[in-house]
Amino acid sequence: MLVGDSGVGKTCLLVRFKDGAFLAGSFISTVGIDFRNKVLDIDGVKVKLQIWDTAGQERFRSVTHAYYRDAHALLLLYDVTNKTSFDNIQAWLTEIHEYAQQDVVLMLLGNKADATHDRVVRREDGERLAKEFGVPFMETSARSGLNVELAFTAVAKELKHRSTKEPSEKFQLQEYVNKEMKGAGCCRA
Ligand SMILES: Nc1nc2c(ncn2[C@@H]2O[C@H](COP(=O)(O)OP(=O)(O)OP(=O)(O)O)[C@@H](O)[C@H]2O)c(=O)[nH]1
Repeated sequence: MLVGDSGVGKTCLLVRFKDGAFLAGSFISTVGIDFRNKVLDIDGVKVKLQIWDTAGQERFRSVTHAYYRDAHALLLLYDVTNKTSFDNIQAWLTEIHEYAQQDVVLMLLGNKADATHDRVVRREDGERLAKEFGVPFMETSARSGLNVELAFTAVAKELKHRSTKEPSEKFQLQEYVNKEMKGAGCCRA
């Protein structure tokens, strides 16, 4: 499930992942909730992801709350060009702790990493916040495609691992992400 403030790029991230395209042009806010499926090949096993795209607007919050409980994984987004969306992450985490399953897979994404000139949240700030809350982190761009595939693949790997291995053999999500990250504007967390 994709969560985060309105306008951070949740729908664009999902469309980039699903269709490999960027939705340029005017911003159409999601109403309520929407979903798309995508099948990934994870280490030779087909994993079907059902990805729920939530509306970031406050007025749809009660709709979103109802879906948290069934989510196996949450991608929590902020927009690196929007300080408020970053400042709101703590409130999102509180909400997640209140409504989501305790063992939900969670990843923090700083989206719009392509927008160099408009950036107001440094990568280090994202890294610090993620570390503080013990959440894996990376920057993404729905526009350029930076780390989009990686974010979803990492989550799928973690979910597959959980469903097939002993819980004691923990899959190191952040380690995997660090190892796999490449390209401009993204470095190790
Ligand atoms: N530069 C840049 N713009 C982006 C990126 N992702 C999204 N946008 C723009 O940000 C705006 C909002 O994108 P959406 O994907 O609709 O945002 P959302 O989080 O789904 O918003 P809600 O549905 O209201 O919750 C659009 O104008 C997009 O074109 C990105 O990676 N880079």
